[in-house]
Amino acid sequence: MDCGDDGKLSLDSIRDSLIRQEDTIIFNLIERIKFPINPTLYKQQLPSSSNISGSLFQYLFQETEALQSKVGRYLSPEENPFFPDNLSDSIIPLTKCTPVLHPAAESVNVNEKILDIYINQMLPLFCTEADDDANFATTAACDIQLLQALSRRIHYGKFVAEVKFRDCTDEYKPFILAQDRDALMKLLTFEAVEEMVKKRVAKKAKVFGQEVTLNDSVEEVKGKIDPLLVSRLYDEWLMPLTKLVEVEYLLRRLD
Ligand SMILES: O=C(O)C(=O)C[C@]1(C(=O)O)C=C[C@@H](O)C=C1
Repeated sequence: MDCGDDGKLSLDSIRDSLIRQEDTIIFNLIERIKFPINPTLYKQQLPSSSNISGSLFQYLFQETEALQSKVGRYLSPEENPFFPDNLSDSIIPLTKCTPVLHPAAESVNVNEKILDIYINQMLPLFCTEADDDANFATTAACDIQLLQALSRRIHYGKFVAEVKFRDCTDEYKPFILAQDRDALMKLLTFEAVEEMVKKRVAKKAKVFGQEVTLNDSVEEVKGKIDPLLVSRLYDEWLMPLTKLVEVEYLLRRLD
C-alpha cells in the first residue's frame, strides 16, 4: 500500500497483495523448516549469567524490532510490532500521505496470539523436535522473517475491512453500531475465495518446494514442504486470524 494509493483502493488490489504475500510466506516457511524446532530458543529461563529477561528468541526479536523501528519500519500502517513497548523513535521522517485506515487501526494488534500459535502449534507441525544450538541465531532469524510476513498478511485484514466498509457502508453500519461480531464475521466471509486461497497456496508450495536437478529424470521427488500443511496453515490460522483483524477493525470503524 504505497503513498497515495487511497484512490486505487479496491478489494481486487488488496487481494492481489494478499496473493503476492503468499510467495513470501511460503519461501520463508521453506527456509525455517530446514532447522529443527530448537526449543531452547523459546524457553523462558536463560542462564543466570546472562542479563537477558525472557527467552533468547524474545531477546533477539525485541532487539531486531527496536533496530528496525529506528529506520521507520513501524511508521507504516502495514507493519505491526510484536513488542510495541520496546521500539525506538525513527531517525528518518515519516512520508506525509493521506491515511487509508481509520485512526483506530493502531489499536488492532493480534501479534501476541500469532506468536503463541507459531511457537506452540505451527513449529511442532512443520519442524522436527530437536535442538541444533550451532544454528540458534540463524533459526531465530528465519523465525523473525516468517513471523513478520505472517503478521503483515494477517493485519492486512485492516485494509480488506476498510475496503469492504467503503463499498458496503449501509450493510456494515448497523452491525458495527450493534457491536455484533457474529454478523460482521458472516458479512465479511467469502467461502469461495477461501477455497481458492487454500488450493493456490498448496499449488505454490508444490511448485516452490520442487528440487531442481540438471538431469531430466521424471521420477516424482518429494518436495521441501508438504503442500497440504501449507493449505492447513491458511485454513486453520492465517485466514481466521485475518478475519479476526477485520472484525476488530470494523468494530472500531465508527469511533
Ligand atoms: O478476500 C477477502 O475478502 C478477505 O477478507 C480475505 C480472506 C483471507 O484471509 O484470505 C478472509 C476472509 C474471506 O472469507 C476471504 C479471504
